Order: sequence, then structure tokens, then C-alpha cells
Amino acid sequence: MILELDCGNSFIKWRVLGADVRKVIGEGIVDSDLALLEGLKGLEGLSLAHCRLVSVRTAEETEALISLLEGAFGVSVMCAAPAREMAGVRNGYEDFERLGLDRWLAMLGGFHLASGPCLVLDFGTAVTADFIDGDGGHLGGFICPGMPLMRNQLRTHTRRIRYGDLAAERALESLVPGRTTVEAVERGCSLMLRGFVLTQLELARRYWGENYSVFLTGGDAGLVSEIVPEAKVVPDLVFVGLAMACPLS
Ligand SMILES: Nc1ncnc2c1ncn2[C@@H]1O[C@H](COP(=O)(O)OP(=O)(O)O)[C@@H](O)[C@H]1O
Ligand SMILES: CC(C)(COP(=O)(O)O)[C@@H](O)C(=O)NCCC(=O)O
Ligand SMILES: [K+]
Repeated sequence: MILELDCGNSFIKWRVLGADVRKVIGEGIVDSDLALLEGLKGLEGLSLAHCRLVSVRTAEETEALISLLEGAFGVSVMCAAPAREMAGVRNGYEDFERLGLDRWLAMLGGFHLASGPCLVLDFGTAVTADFIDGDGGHLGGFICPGMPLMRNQLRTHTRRIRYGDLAAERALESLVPGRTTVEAVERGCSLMLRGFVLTQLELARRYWGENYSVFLTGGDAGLVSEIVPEAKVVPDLVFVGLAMACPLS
């Protein structure tokens, strides 16, 4: 079995693949290392032969997680590392090591699935957009605050914006002008995301006309998917790239 981990700024996404790697034996989204261990220990018959991981956390946090996993399961952990070029994609950053590894892997996955020009949009703590040309050249990208950051900035820096998670979820059932604070904020932030997405699509059209693929990934991809009907929603896009960057043989 193979354990795959995507350690983002807010959550760790994990899954366990079987001997037939097309079979997902278990998966989850957790907010701490300990919750990850608990989730894994809850899997019956778990026997890990390999583990591969991508992290955008600090080296210290990532190393702590790796020792925890090595101690608990006796596996060695393979980590995705920055590269100038991989699987036909050329990193477009001036300093290739500075490009977020989750972005890099999602790009590898997207270009592999599209075999052509593509726009990769990831909706996590931050929202990122990356443009990959038909020849695999990364043209660059954009980073802006994601839904959790936008709403928390408003909650933190104003005195009268306070509401709970359940109300937030309900508020997003519609996008008409809000009549309560929670509706006004949640829908306002959701429209900011949609505006960002529409601008990215415009830029993609300027580069490639109609001849390009769009991929949506990250926990909040569902907030924008209806305005991009042509997009492929691929929740495990980072894992697709992770398998390419950390092959087992
Ligand atoms: N099952 C889930 N658990 C936690 N967050 C989720 C879940 N499904 C969707 N989300 C949304 O995903 C967002 C986090 O996205 P994610 O891609 O995990 O971020 P990051 O990679 O930065 O940790 C949260 O704002 C939350 O609204
Ligand atoms: C942009 C990010 C914060 C996104 O992280 P996420 O929202 O997925 O947790 C991450 O990819 C990162 O730390 N990147 C390094 C900076 C850069 O890509 O330029
Ligand atoms: K992420």
C-alpha cells in the first residue's frame, strides 16, 4: 500500500492506494498530524510499503510529520522537491525553488491530463492560477487570498462581523445580495473568487483562443465550478503530479 499526503497551509489531504494503485483504500482531510495518525490507524489491514508527500509547510513542520510517520509505520517517506523541468513542464519562476510545490505538482498533473495548453486553478487557503503553454513552458501565475483568508481577515479586522461556520455554509446556497452579515460577507467573498476566475479565463483566451483546458482543484473548487462549465474538476490533481514527481521505481 502507498500512503500519499498533500500538506497544505490549513489541511493535510491523505489517501492510501492498494497494490493496484487505481484502488483507493482510504482517504481523508485532517487538520493536524495527530488526526492523520488516528485516521490511518482506523484503517483495517493497513500495511504501508511506501509513502510520498508534498508540503508547503515549513521544513521543521514537514520533518516532524515525516518522523512521526516513519516511527508509527516504519515506512521511508519520499518528498516532492522543486525542479527546473519535469515530465515535459518547465518551471517558469525566476527562482524555481520558490514556486509552491503544490502548484508545481498540480501543473505537472494538469499538463499530463491535457497534453496541451492549460490553466490550473487551486482553491485552498490561498487561491493560485498557473498558465502552462502547449510546449510545457510555465508562463507564470497569480496568488490571492482564498475563501478562508478573506473571511478571516474580515472577522479579525472589523468589530461587527462575527458568525459561525454553519451559518456560513447556509449563506452560500444563493448569491443574491445578502440581507444578513453572514450572507453579505460569504457571498461577497465568493463573488471575489468568481471575478478572479473570470479574469484568468480571459487571459487564457488571449493566449490560446478556445484551445486550452481548465483544471479546478483544492477544497473550495466547488464555489466556482458552476461558472466554468468547461473546466475539469480534479480534486486529486496534486496527487496525480505527486505520483509523477515521486515514482516508486
Ligand atoms: N472535508 C473538508 N474538510 C475541510 N475543508 C474542506 C472540506 N471540503 C471542502 N473544504 C474547504 O477547503 C478549504 C481548504 O482547502 P484546501 O485545498 O484543503 O487548503 P490547503 O491546501 O491550503 O490546506 C476550506 O476553506 C474549506 O472550506
Ligand atoms: C501559494 C501557496 C501559499 C498556496 O498554498 P495553499 O493555499 O495550497 O495552502 C503555496 O503554494 C506557497 O506557499 N507557495 C510559495 C510561494 C509561491 O508559489 O510563489
Ligand atoms: K493546496
